[in-house]
Amino acid sequence: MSMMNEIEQSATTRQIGDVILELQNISLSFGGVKALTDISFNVREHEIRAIIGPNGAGKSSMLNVINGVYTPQQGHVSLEGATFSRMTPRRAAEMGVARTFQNLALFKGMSVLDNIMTGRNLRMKSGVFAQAFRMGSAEREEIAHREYVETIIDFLEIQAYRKTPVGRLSYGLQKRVDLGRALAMEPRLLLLDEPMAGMNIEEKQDMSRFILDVNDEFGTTIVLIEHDMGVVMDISDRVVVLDYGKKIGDGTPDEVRQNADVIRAYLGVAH
Ligand SMILES: Nc1ncnc2c1ncn2[C@@H]1O[C@H](COP(=O)(O)OP(=O)(O)OP(=O)(O)O)[C@@H](O)[C@H]1O
Repeated sequence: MSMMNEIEQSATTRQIGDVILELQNISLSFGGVKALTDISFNVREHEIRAIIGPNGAGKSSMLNVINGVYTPQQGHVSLEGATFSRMTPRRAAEMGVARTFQNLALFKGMSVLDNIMTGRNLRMKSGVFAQAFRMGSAEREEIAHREYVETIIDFLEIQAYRKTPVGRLSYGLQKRVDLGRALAMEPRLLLLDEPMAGMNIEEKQDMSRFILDVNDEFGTTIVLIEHDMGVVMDISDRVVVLDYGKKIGDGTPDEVRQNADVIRAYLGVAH
């Protein structure tokens, strides 16, 4: 079976649930620059939701509003029924929101294993002092965390590089380690910032497969932003399209592909 058939089959068997994230009338500006204007959309449990748009459309700003890095001047973010006019990165993390970064935020000199371990920090009960004074329980906790990290390493098929410093890996593999670090948080909602950017076709296909597998096997809800319409359309349940900070389309990949405003926005730029 070809990979695209497998992807389509997997997309149709997925069970989409209730709304877990709702963005209501979000407006964000930086001085005179309106990055987002009155944007509303929602994300349902277990879906893969893409936010696409040309350069400068407001995608990164949107992701930063969702996880509390930016506070919008107007609008609200509701996460699992709780509404916030001000989300903070810490609150988002505690509520199970994890993200990957466009410019990888990994420790290049540290091993793959240790980098993924950093994703467990929030889950570690014993702080530094507890670890120093109660060695027994801290050691047991450390072992449990390492076991979880090993399952992620197996899942992402990076066993061969467990001890390799991340800086020595190819870009595609580094992106996979960054995904592993986010998965180590056991997120309910995973935000992916241009997960395929800078990848070759094969790496893009591998990443698509892993995103679908994360969604299927861990039940994780995924919001991803992409510049490129390509692969994302094959793996997403629904797509929001932004252009110059405004929402110009929202629907299934087929609906979005036929939307005249979307076609116009994408014809105007090189992709
Ligand atoms: N911290 C900031 N300070 C000032 N202006 C900003 C800031 N962040 C974003 N902007 C502006 O807001 C607009 C939207 O930018 P944003 O990075 O969200 O777009 P994007 O769709 O993610 O673009 P790209 O695909 O190039 O990453 C742009 O005009 C950008 O210059």
